[in-house]
Amino acid sequence: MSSRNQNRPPRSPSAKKDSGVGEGIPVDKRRRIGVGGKTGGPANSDRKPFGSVNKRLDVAGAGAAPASGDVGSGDGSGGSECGSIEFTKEEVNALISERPKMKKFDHKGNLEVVSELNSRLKVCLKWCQKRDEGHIEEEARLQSTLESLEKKCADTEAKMKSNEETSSATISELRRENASLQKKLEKEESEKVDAIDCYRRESEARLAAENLQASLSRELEKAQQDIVVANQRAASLDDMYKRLQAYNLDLQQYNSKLHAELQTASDSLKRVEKEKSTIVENLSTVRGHYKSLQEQLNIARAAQDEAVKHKESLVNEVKCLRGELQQVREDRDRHVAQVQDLTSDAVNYKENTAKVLAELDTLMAKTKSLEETCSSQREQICILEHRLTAANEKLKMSDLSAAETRTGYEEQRRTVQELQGRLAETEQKLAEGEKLRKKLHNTILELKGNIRVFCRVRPLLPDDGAGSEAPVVSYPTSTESLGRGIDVTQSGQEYSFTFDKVFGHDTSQQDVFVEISQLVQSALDGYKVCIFAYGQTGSGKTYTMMGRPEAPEQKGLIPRSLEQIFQSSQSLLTQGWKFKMQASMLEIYNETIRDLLAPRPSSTENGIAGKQYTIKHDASGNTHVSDLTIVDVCSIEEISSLLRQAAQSRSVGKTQMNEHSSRSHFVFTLRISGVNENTEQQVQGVLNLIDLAGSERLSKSGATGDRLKETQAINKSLSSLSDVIFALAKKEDHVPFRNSKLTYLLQPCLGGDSKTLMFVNISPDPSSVGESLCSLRFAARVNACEIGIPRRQMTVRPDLRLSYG
Ligand SMILES: Nc1ncnc2c1ncn2[C@@H]1O[C@H](COP(=O)(O)OP(=O)(O)OP(=O)(O)O)[C@@H](O)[C@H]1O
Repeated sequence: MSSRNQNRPPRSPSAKKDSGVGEGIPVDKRRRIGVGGKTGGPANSDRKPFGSVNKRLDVAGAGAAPASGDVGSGDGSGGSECGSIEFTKEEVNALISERPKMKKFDHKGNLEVVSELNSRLKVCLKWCQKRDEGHIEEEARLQSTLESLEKKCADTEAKMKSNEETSSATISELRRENASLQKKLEKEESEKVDAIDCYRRESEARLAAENLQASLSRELEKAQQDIVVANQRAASLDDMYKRLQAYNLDLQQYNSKLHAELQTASDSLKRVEKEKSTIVENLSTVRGHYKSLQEQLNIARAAQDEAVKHKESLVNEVKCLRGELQQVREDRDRHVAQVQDLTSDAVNYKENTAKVLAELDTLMAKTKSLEETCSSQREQICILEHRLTAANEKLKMSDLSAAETRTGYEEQRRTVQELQGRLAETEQKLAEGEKLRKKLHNTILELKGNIRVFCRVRPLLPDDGAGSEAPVVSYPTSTESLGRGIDVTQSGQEYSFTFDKVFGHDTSQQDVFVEISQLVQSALDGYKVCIFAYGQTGSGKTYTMMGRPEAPEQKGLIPRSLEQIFQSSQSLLTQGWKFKMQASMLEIYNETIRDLLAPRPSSTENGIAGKQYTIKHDASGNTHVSDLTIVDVCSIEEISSLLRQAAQSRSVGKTQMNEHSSRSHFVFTLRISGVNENTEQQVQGVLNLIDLAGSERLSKSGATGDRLKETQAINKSLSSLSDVIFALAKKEDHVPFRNSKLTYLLQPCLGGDSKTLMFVNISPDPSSVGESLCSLRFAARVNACEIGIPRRQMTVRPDLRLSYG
């Protein structure tokens, strides 16, 4: 059983002295090893790089010297101090690399020096945080300005582009329209020219036809006149023929008369001859008479020959006339035929002319309509030309405005470039500040201790059998123990414990998270972080780690840490950081690993058939579980759904095994790989969040149902677990239950370079005060171990490596 003094904060110089002298461990060696190899401090440790800080702290120290353990709670004063103090980079580096000069046996002095360094580092950190905030604000402001300018630029550009596009579309449309209209116009013009040509040709043809018609009419008239002449001639020839016939008749009558006369003359001759005879006598007379008569006859004969000749010439003439008549008739017939042809030609011409006239009319109508179309198209062209001029003017205007916008854009681009330059500068400063912050943050965490122990007391629950009994848990109010101490009363005896932080029953989940948020941040900075809850069954481990998912304000550390990780990773995006997160969740129950993210809940004792779930540690101290489902996560929603899936898998397990959750260890692992695109810096962080079993025994002695035995068994189980944690934290060679899966899993968290936070959860229920005391004692052991003040009963080996500087 520990006394109050035995569990005091392990910062006591006398205790250190004990450790140094009693256990034979040189303090210098511990310091050398504990700061993670940072041994090369400044040669002159008397150097005071921050006179003002020191002075300030000295003054403060004169009034009320801050306790060495107030590091975590002294934030309020630090803020006002750093407001008036400025640091240079060299000063900060000097401060970080400064190693307090320890005097071998002056532990008190050493503690003061360390406290003083711690205070100065706090002031410096505050200053850095303030600078960081300033940088972040500046960056955010610049970023927002840049974004608004970029947005404005993009808007203007888009507007300009759309204007340009609209204008060019309108112009090209108008050009197309114009071209098509030009084509149409050209076509119409050519059609019109064709039509005019056609019309001209038609007119010429009509004129020619009219001329032809006129000439034909003339010819017709001439032919008709010829016909009339020919008819007249025919009539005259008929008359002549008639007359010649009458003359012929006359001549025939004359011939017959001449014949009759010749007959009479012959008769007369006969009578004459008779008379000759008679007259022979009168011959001489008669002969004379005869002679005269002969002469008369010869004359008559000559007259007859002449008449015959005349008759023959007349006959010939008649023949000629007949031939002429025939010819005239033929001529007439030919002329008639010609006239008929000409008439039919004239009719054809008339028809053709009518057709041509009709065609001409249609052509005229067509021409008229074409002219109308032409004039309307001309009007349209005029309108289009007007529109084109308007569009051209518009284009000119938009060109002008585009030019203006371009100049504005150029100006804005210059401003943006300027801002980008400033942003890059600020980003660089920010990156440097971030580096510094990480370094300081890590230094502070190291100073606080790489393994820290927080105690949390849950409130009394209705099921707790408190009744009228006096409360078993109380909190000391002394300055030294305020917020860090806890007193537990058992059977009238009070036991005091001190931890890095004690959260009372009324502490909210948010208050608890505020205390661990810096540690969670370290995981993003590339460190291995492990937070686990330890304590008896029902003490509030699951509440602390997971909380009540249904009530947002009662969310536990796991969802809150993950939210912070995602929020921070998002805000670090602006500094060029890109993070990849991988989550896995497992449960260890009775030395069996169950993959809580496996597609189907495990049905066999060893998980899904064929899966071994072997735990391995690699050279860089990372733990890997073979066959375990690892899920890439990008958002808190994905993580939440995975947590729900895990809870469901656990509840499935719960139905299969009695008291399952209180006997199973729940391990949540988030691997964080970060790379900075600007600085090519890389980080590999791990965040392990573990809810340890409250009653599982690593020794595997089963529960009996007997209250006393049960309590003993739980205590034994807690003790076993505590032994494991203690041995791992001390980096002992001999670790109990070394082959246990949990031991193996916890090894890098506690024994490696991980920053570990242990929650010891206790219940204020009087009926379980023994178990609470047991938990607190074991936790105090771990706390003491980390701080490097081993208790008397603890075996500390000479090669013990402690992380306390
Ligand atoms: N700080 C708290 N405020 C309110 N209720 C709490 C608090 N801590 C624990 N509880 C409640 O106490 C009960 C037991 O808590 P919880 O299940 O977290 O214990 P546990 O340590 O995880 O138990 P086990 O080891 O059996 O799993 C739960 O009903 C829980 O809601």
